[in-house]
Amino acid sequence: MNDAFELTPRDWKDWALFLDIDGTLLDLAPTPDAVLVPSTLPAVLNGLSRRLSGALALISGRELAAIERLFPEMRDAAGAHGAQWRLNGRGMDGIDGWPRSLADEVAARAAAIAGVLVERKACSLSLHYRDNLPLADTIHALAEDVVRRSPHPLRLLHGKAVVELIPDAAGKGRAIERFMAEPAYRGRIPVFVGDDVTDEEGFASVNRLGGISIHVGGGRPTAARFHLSDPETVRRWLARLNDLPRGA
Ligand SMILES: O=P(O)(O)OC[C@H]1O[C@H](O[C@H]2O[C@H](CO)[C@@H](O)[C@H](O)[C@H]2O)[C@H](O)[C@@H](O)[C@@H]1O
Ligand SMILES: [Mg+2]
Repeated sequence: MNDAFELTPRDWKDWALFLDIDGTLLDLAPTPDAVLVPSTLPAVLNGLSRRLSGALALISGRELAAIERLFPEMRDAAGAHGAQWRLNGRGMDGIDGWPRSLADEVAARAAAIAGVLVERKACSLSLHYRDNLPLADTIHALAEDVVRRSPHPLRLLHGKAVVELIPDAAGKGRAIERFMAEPAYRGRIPVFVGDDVTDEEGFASVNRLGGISIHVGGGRPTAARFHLSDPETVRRWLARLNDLPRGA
């Protein structure tokens, strides 16, 4: 796969940049709350957003409230794998149909299993088992049971030591496509950087749109056409782009 580090927009009007958070911008940590935002990263993201005239969005499995806590100055984001939206600092319509009472039930059942961390979100749910990796099958079966019984269509995503329940209509590919229809993004080349299996829909979308898909890490098949080795390299690449002359 091609190294993405030397990729540079010919003109700042060319690119729309979509960035995953965990495992891409930020190093993975033992728990969701333990991640650290490197001190120089917010200024780099703000600088790039300005250069791109606002065509930069965070596309994360985290809910919007958590994204805002980590990156308060970022104005565009899709949270919960696209089930939530924020454009130009304002919330937009999300996706309806989150079975709150079923989510309460699965959260209670999972919380009773030693080594599982339940992350409740506005319209999705993550069951983390980083502390007890052999629990993967048990957690998967629990989540499948909820999907079967849900009055609203749901689906499961298998991320890094996590099973996530999201509304069926959500997904990072659709999130990117929705941004690409907005005036600040329209007509640009979508560039999506992500690390996980849950980012594959995003890679497929940008490939379809003639964009640039960049996988962070390695060790598994991916639809991405470019590669960066780890979040530290992603941050160095973004800093390099941000240091380019404004007229690049
Ligand atoms: O789409 P992303 O921005 O990559 O978010 C995916 C999930 O990331 C978080 O969980 C993952 O990162 C944690 C912190 O490093 C780690 O402890 C956990 O094992 C990972 O699965 C986040 O907590 C989830 O809500 C996101 O959906
Ligand atoms: Mg990620």
